[in-house]
Amino acid sequence: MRSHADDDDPLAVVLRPPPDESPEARVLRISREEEALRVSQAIDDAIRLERQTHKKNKIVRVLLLGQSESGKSTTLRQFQRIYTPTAFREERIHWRVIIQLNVIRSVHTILTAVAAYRRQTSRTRARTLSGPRWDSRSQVQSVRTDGKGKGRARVDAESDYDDLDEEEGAGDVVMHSLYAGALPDEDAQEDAELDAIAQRLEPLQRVEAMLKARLVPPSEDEPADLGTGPVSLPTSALGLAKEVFVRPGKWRSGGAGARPASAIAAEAADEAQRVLFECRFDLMRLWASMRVREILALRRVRPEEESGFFLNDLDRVTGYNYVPTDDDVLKARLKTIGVSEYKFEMEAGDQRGTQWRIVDVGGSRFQRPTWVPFFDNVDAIIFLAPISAFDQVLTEDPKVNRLEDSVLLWKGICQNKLLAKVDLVLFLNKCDILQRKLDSGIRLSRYVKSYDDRPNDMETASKYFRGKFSAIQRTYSHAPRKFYGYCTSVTETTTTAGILASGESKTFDLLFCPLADRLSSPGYRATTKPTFGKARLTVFVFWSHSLNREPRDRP
Ligand SMILES: Nc1nc2c(ncn2[C@@H]2O[C@H](COP(=O)(O)OP(=O)(O)OP(=O)(O)O)[C@@H](O)[C@H]2O)c(=O)[nH]1
Ligand SMILES: [Mg+2]
Repeated sequence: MRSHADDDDPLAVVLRPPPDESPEARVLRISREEEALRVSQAIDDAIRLERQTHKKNKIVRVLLLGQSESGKSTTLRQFQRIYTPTAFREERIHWRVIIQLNVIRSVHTILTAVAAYRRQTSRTRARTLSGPRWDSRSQVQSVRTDGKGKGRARVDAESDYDDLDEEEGAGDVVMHSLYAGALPDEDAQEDAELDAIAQRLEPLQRVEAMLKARLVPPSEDEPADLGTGPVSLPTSALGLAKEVFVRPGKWRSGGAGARPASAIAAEAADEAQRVLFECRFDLMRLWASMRVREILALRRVRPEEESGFFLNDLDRVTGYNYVPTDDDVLKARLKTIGVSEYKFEMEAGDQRGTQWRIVDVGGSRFQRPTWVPFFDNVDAIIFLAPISAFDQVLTEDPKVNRLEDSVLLWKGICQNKLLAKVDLVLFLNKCDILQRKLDSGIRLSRYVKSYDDRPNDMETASKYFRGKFSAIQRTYSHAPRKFYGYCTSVTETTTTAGILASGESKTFDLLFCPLADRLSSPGYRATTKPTFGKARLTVFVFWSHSLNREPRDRP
């Protein structure tokens, strides 16, 4: 008997057997329906299984560790650039505000150095007028004039300025020898020009304050300013903070107030861009000034070695319609405070659908206790040690050498019981900076005594560092584990290391360079397939031929 519902249901009407169905036709129909049901169930089972496999196998957790400024967040940005390019491209415009702040920070560094130099020289001149004071150390300084009688210091080699300005007194001696007497006319004129430039750059101070106020919501418990306090400058210009930080994600998406923070920040960024555009010629003049360059050299201030340096790109980044490029986003400096988990799914390639959980942490000493809860349930750790920092100190503790801090941190990670079974991958990062430093004649052995008289070149240095970190890992790990150490420059989009791990239960793909493009390339080298229990980890290292380097990082 048919129900009313059957009569009303269009689907039931269509599927209903014909009223005049023969017994053979009925058997055939029932067999077809059973077959369709079987296929449908098989499809359902496959989907269920796929979902389970997806859940079980395709979530990869990676923890990025390392000291502050080691390149953790930059590494994360590289992953995003490669694997979620659409989202990465959409976010590029938000980085404009960070780059604006980076530019202002560099200007701040320069004006601070100039102001300090002035204070020093004026004190010395005053002393000179009240009676010359000569120190034998000044006689060994290698100082030559520029041939025009201006009496400026030109430093011949690193050794010539190694001891300069370690303390005020040492600098005084040099200034004493250079500026015994009145300031040369030309220098006085250039100083007056610098004063005028600094004065015209004053609006940047307001811009910096405005951007920071917009980026860090008023409820934020951390101060927006880190680093140096106000300094006495020729003008009051740019006496603000050294570095900006925000909690991950907030500055791009969160809501501070009625409108999304991103909209408010965008308005502020437009205003900042207008001011930067108006100041662009003064900014260029400041950075191009020979007088400024000489003062920076004398005070051993190298803004170009600071993170987030954009003064060589002023023409572009102060443009009215400036939109950051991929490289700009990788170069920008934004300090991470707190811990945050970034989740993304591959948009393309074989690993499409793999769920990534990459945990990025703040690396400063104050932040490190917050790492521990993330040691649980992690598949791999990428530890970044910026080996170029051998001649630098920690911002948070200027008594501590940055390389030494990295080594101690690495030791702590290797011997941590919670991480005993976690795959460790070491990126000896900032190799591009290390190369530049060594090429410029800075001697590694001066800072790393055990380096002895080994050749001061990249090849030897990278082998040396890998050997050291490897030995620590061997000595302090609770059980033997494979060690992967690579020299990387994670800001570079053409040359960097990546990891590809695959196995029965897991498939990772962490390559920075799209693999397919690279496998046939002559620059591609070094593939290993060691076994880690169930999972195999395969590491690829790609060295771009355009950089004219030989691959050196075979595991
Ligand atoms: N030249 C060069 N710069 C790099 C490299 N890696 C990172 N940087 C730059 O160094 C700065 C610091 O990098 P971040 O990724 O912010 O460092 P971090 O480890 O996340 O630092 P915290 O958030 O303070 O813990 C950024 O301006 C990067 O562009 C590199 O290999 N070479
Ligand atoms: Mg960071």
